[in-house]
Amino acid sequence: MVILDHINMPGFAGHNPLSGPKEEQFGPRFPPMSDAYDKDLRKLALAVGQELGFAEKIREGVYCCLGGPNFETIAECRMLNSLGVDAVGMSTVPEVIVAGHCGLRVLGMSLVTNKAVMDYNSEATASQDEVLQAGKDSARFLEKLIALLVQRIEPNNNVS
Ligand SMILES: O=P(O)(O)O[C@@H]1C[C@H](O)[C@@H](CO)O1
Ligand code: HPA
Repeated sequence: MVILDHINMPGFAGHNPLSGPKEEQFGPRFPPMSDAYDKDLRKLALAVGQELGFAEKIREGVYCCLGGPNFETIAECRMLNSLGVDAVGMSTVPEVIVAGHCGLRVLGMSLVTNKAVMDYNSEATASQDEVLQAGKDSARFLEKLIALLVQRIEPNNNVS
C-alpha cells in the first residue's frame, strides 16, 4: 500500500515524537501534516508499480499507527474500518512526522501482510509468523519495485 495519509493514534494520547524541548533548527513547533506524504512521489510509486505489472497489488490507502505490541481486537478493527483506515501498523508514523517536521519529502509504503479479523465467527487470528512469512514471500516483488522507484526518483528529485 502506498500511504496516502495516516492516523496517529498514540498522538491522540499525547505520544508524539515532536514532544519535548523545541529545537528551532529542525522545524516549526506546529508543523502541518496535511501534506505528510508527497503527492508526486505517491504518483510515481503507483506508476512504477503499474509499469512492472503490479497494478493489481498496489493501492493507495490510509495507515493507522497503533501502540501495539498486541494485534487488534475485532472491535478495534471494526472501529478503525469505520474511520476510514485501510491498514494498521505499529511504526512508520513517528518517522514520517519527524521527516515532515524537518522538511523532507516523504514516500510511505507498507506491505499488507495479513487480513484484519472483523468477524466474531472467524477462526482467524493475526500472527507474527504470518506477518514474517508474508514479508519473505513479497521480498522479490518489493526489491523490484523499490529498485526501479529509486532509479526514477533521481530525475524527478526537484519536482515539488
Ligand atoms: O512497520 P509496521 O509497524 O507497519 O510493521 C508491523 C507492526 C509491527 O512493528 C510489526 C508486527 O508484525 O510489523
Ligand atoms: N496489526 C498491526 N500491525 C501489524 C499487523 C496487524 O494486523 N500486521 C502487521 N503489522
